[in-house]
Amino acid sequence: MPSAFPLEILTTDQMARADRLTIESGVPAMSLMESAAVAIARATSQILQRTSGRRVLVLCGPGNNGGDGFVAARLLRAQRYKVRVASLTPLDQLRGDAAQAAAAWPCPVSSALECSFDGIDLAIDALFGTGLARDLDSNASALVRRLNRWRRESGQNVVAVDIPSGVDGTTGAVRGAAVEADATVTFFRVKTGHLLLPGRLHCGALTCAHIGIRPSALDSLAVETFVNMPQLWRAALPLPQVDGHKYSRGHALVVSGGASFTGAARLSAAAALRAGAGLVTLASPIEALAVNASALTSVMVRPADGAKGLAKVLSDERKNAVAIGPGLGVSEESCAQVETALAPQAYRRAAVLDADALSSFAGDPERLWRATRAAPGPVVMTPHAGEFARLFAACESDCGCRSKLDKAREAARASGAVVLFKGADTVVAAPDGRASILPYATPWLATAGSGDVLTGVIAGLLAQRMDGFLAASCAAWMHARAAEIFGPGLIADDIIAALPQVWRELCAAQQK
Ligand SMILES: NC(=O)C1=CN([C@@H]2O[C@H](COP(=O)(O)OP(=O)(O)OC[C@H]3O[C@@H](n4cnc5c(N)ncnc54)[C@H](O)[C@@H]3O)[C@@H](O)[C@H]2O)[C@H](O)CC1
Ligand SMILES: [K+]
Repeated sequence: MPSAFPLEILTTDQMARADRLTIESGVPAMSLMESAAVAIARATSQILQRTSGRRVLVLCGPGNNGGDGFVAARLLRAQRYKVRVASLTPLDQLRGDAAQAAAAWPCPVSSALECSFDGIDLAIDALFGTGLARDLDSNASALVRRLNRWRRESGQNVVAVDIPSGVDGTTGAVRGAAVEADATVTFFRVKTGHLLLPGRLHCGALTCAHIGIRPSALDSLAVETFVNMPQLWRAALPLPQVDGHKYSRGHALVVSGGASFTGAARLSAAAALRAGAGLVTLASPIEALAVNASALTSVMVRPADGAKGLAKVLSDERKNAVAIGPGLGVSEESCAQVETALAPQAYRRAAVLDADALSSFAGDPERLWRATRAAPGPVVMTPHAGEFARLFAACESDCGCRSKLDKAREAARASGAVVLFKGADTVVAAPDGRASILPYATPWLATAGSGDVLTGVIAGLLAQRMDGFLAASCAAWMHARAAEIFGPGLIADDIIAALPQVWRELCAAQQK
């Protein structure tokens, strides 16, 4: 689970503004480029020391990304590496700092279009960075494909400068073709395109280097997107107090499905307890009461048939968080139960809606937004891609939404709820604009019940009165960390079983 990044995530426009502000403050652009090149050269030599390589090919593009490449080439040559440089464009077409960097390179420069990779131990991709503005043209695409093929066939490493060329630094989209890197060194802050798919899959090991841009450059950027890691929500983490008791840790209610669909809600209920809720009750249809009661110990069970039965159980204001959806079934009755769970109350009740609680409204999302907006506490929705497409079709098609992050933000704005958009690049977006991206995912989480467990962890944190956005972000991180601890072969129950270890790590970090 990477945690070596600063918290803030920038778009490429925000990065360009941070660069500009720094240069306007008197820091020469060339010194930023030199610092960037030092970081590239350091990452490159660390790999070469590991592979005992000496021969480097630097592929330079037409802008300052290429400029970084020329400076890195000069630094590596000074360290006695055998360095060749190939340029995508004739040197007389370079401008500004890139031209200056190229001029300081004392050796011949070949054309990247014909350059050979023979006898190379490592290639540096300095073709395009934050300035990528359109799909790569045929020449650049051919070069990228040649580079990727060489890397696969030779087993040698590629180091990307700032962003793997061809990846859109803001959306993570591949613009025609994109370099497959073993390591990517970015500068100042990670960009959204480094963490969103498919961009993340092109980065390899991502590191972020300080190049002389002061954190104060962030002040005017209104950053609202953050790396989902403990630094984001640690201060809001609910930890039991010595003078506390189970009621002070909240009471989560999980709504069960019918007799043949009870496992999902039981997974959520167990996860809510492991997430720290003081008490958890399963609201069970009478037909499933025996099934649920016989399978549960620390989770209490109460009969609740349909919306009326749920309303009765929820009349107890101590139940301050409700989870509904897992195993519920797609039906009008489910819509009515969701509306009951979100009904305005004289007291704060948080809610997490998952699976069928979302799909039941596919034909009328506005009906759900009316309920989420009227809810008496924070609401978290946890759609996977299919549920998102069914429920948020307008956000999917909205031309303003360029990325998964944009879509999640638009969905949060439309619904007034926190949207945890699941996937290998889980994004959490709040109606107030905050968003987080989880920088990690394990394919082993693709197992039945994994989402039910996540729903339960969110409910458990909401029951402890955690802010909706921070609870959803924290739950996504804990869920992924638990999966990483257990490792290959995990099933949903193992995620729950690994949560105590996640808590131990978080508590240990708190005591430092
Ligand atoms: N002071 C700074 O800004 C620093 C920048 N650093 C590095 O510079 C790049 C950003 O450089 P920039 O010149 O803005 O753009 P790129 O080099 O990423 O792109 C090259 C250039 O190419 C044109 N272009 C855009 N898209 C295409 C395309 N599909 N095909 C052909 N040409 C294209 C466009 O004109 C671009 O300007 C940043 O990533 C850093 O690596 C320093 O590291 C720090 C200081
Ligand atoms: K690059």
